[in-house]
This record gives sequence, structure tokens and C-alpha cells, in this order.
Amino acid sequence: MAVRAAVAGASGYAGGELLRLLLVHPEIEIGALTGNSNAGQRLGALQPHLLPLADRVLQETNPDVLGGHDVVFLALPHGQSAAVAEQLGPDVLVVDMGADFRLKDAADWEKFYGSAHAGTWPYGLPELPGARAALEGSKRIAVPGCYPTAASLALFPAYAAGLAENEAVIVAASGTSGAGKAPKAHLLGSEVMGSMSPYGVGGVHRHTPEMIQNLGAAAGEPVTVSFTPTLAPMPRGILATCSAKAKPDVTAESVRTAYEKAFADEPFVHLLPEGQWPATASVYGSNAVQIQVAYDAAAHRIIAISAIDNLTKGTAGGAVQSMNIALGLDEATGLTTIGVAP
Ligand SMILES: NC(=O)C1=CN([C@@H]2O[C@H](COP(=O)(O)OP(=O)(O)OC[C@H]3O[C@@H](n4cnc5c(N)ncnc54)[C@H](OP(=O)(O)O)[C@@H]3O)[C@@H](O)[C@H]2O)C=CC1
Ligand SMILES: CC(=O)N[C@@H](CCC(=O)OP(=O)(O)O)C(=O)O
Repeated sequence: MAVRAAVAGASGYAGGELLRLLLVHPEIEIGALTGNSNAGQRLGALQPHLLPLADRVLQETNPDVLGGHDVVFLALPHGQSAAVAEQLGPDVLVVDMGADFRLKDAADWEKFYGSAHAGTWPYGLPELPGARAALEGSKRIAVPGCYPTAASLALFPAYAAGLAENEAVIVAASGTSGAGKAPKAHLLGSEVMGSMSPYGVGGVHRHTPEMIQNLGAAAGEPVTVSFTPTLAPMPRGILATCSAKAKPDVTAESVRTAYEKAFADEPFVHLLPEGQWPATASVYGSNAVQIQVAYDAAAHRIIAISAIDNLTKGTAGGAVQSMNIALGLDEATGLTTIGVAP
């Protein structure tokens, strides 16, 4: 019997990407689609690439509309999910693509998001140590932020293997869809095209505590993270350049071995052959993650670089992958590692 799934936030970028994936998922039947300011609109007017759903009309986001489904995806601005989720029954699988339930530390939440902490749900990055076990059979999933997905996958093997000192430096470039559909002055075409620019500099970006949480868990001790996001003139993709000082006695060989071991059985993470480097174009529209790692002997640092599609593995693909695990389906059901090129 098909799994009925509702999508709240179906007019947004994350909701649209999720629907693109759910339309080809063999176990899913798409139920209610909701919006906010666009409630009452045809989906075809908002997401013209989702042809099979073009005549569906967006409903309002409320528990009456979202109830009665097996799975409810919340692709809402952060801070909006908790109120909706608490009105959905404990038997419904709720997958929050926003930030509301990602952080364990309430003080971190309050500092970076400026509101009361709603709680903590099993974290939807299955590749992290112990994450799959927490997702199996769960009725609540917190999908990670896009930058923490890219950065945590790039660096956790170094920490889990005890190869890196407890400070990491992460500089990541994101495509503009990471900022959502709502118009923003710094995202006007003429501001973004042909230029790269940093933002959220100096430890203030809200994804910093999420990276600290993930890398600290892998290390088994606190890790400090200096994170600098940058905006790149492309619609999709994240390239994260991550480094950490190596512990004494680390060698290029020990680093390579740790990464090979960490990703040997992963269906979506591809540790590239030595000499080949990740590129956002190679993972466009796919749930794949490309990773390469190097040991800089002169600086005594481990350098790990990852590329993801922020809307696929960074949001909607990660959500579907975690949903599959929670439902007991094969983790890769409905997902592809095949990209679009050029
Ligand atoms: N874009 C990305 O790469 C990533 C996004 N995410 C997260 O996914 C979530 C959605 O992001 P994204 O799709 O980019 O954002 P968009 O701005 O593109 O879409 C937001 C969606 O939420 C709806 N919405 C807005 N306000 C409310 C409200 N008060 N109540 C109910 N629905 C509301 C909008 O409806 P309407 O259009 O009808 O007003 C729209 O469907 C966010 O939490 C975001 O942080 C996570 C990882 C990466
Ligand atoms: C380019 C850009 O603006 N990116 C977004 C991150 C997108 C994301 O992952 O957002 P959530 O944590 O809210 O899910 C930002 O830096 O705010």
C-alpha cells in the first residue's frame, strides 16, 4: 500500500525539490500540498517544472489539511515548524526540513535563532556515526542545514578516526537557492551575477552550532569551528573547503585510509580517486556527495573538500533518504546519484 505524504511549503524551493523527488518515488502517493501567501494558487503557476502536479491547488497550512497522511514534510521557514508539528499525531512521520529540531543545546538555539527552543529530533544525516540507528522507526526527523551537511560529511571521518585537533576552519560557497524564494536585496540578479561575496562572517552564521554539534560528537570532545559562508553566482550547489590541524604522527596514508573506511559502504558519498576534485556541477540535481581529502604536510593540516546540491542532498534528498530509513525502506529508494551535465 502506498505511503501518503503531504508537503507543507510546496511553493518554496525546498518543497519544490522535494516534490520533484517524491513524484518518482515508487512507494509514495502525494497527498495535500500547502502554502502560506500562495494558498489557493495552482502549483503549475509556482513550480512549472512539476508538470504532473500542475493542476493541484495549494491549501492552507493547518492540521486539518495535513492530518490523515502517513508522512508530513515541513518545508517552512525556521521557527514555523514546531507549532504545526505539535498538532500532528504521534503516529504520523513528521520530517522537518527547517532548523527547529536540529540542535541539542537550547542556549545555542536561543543565541542563533532568537526564540524559544522547540526540542531535538533524530538528526537526518544517516552517514554520521550512530545516526541510522536513531532514524530507524522514528516518527520525527530533523533534516540538517545544507552547509552542515556538506561540512560535517567532509570532516567527520578525520574526527571519528582521531586524526584532527579540535579546531576546524570551514569556508563554503553556496548557490543562491539556499536563501529561499522570497526576494532579498542582496540576491537581485544584478548583485549576484558575476560576483562572489561573503556573508555571516565572524562566527555568527546559524549553521555554526550545528557543525560544532556534529564534529564534536564524532570527536568525542568539543570542537571549535570557524565558518565563513559565501554566495556564488549559481542557482544550486555547495562547495565546502574544510580543514583542521592534524594530530602528531598523522600521515597522508592514515588520512586516506580513514576516509576510505568511513565511506566504503555509503550509497551516496563518493570519495573521489586521488587527484580528482569535487565540483558542484557534478552533483547537480543528484543526491550524491563528492569528497576529496588531502594532507598538507607543510602546514600539517587535513584538507577535506565536499560538493553537494544544496536542494537535493542538502535538503530534499536528505529528507527522502532519512524518511526511507524511518519507514524501513531501502535507503536509496527514489533517489539518484546521477547528475545533469553540462
Ligand atoms: N533552500 C535550501 O537550500 C535549504 C532550505 N532549507 C530549509 O527549508 C525550509 C524552506 O526553505 P525554502 O524552500 O528555501 O524557502 P522558500 O522561501 O523558498 O519557501 C518557503 C515556503 O514556506 C511557506 N511559508 C512561509 N511562511 C509560512 C508560514 N508562516 N506558515 C506556513 N508556511 C509558510 C511559503 O509559502 P508561500 O510561498 O505560499 O508564502 C513557501 O512554501 C527552510 O526552513 C529552509 O531553511 C534547508 C536546507 C537548505
Ligand atoms: C545561500 C544562503 O543564503 N543559504 C542559507 C542556508 C540555507 C539552509 O540550509 O537553511 P536552513 O538552515 O534554514 O535550513 C543561509 O545562509 O541562510
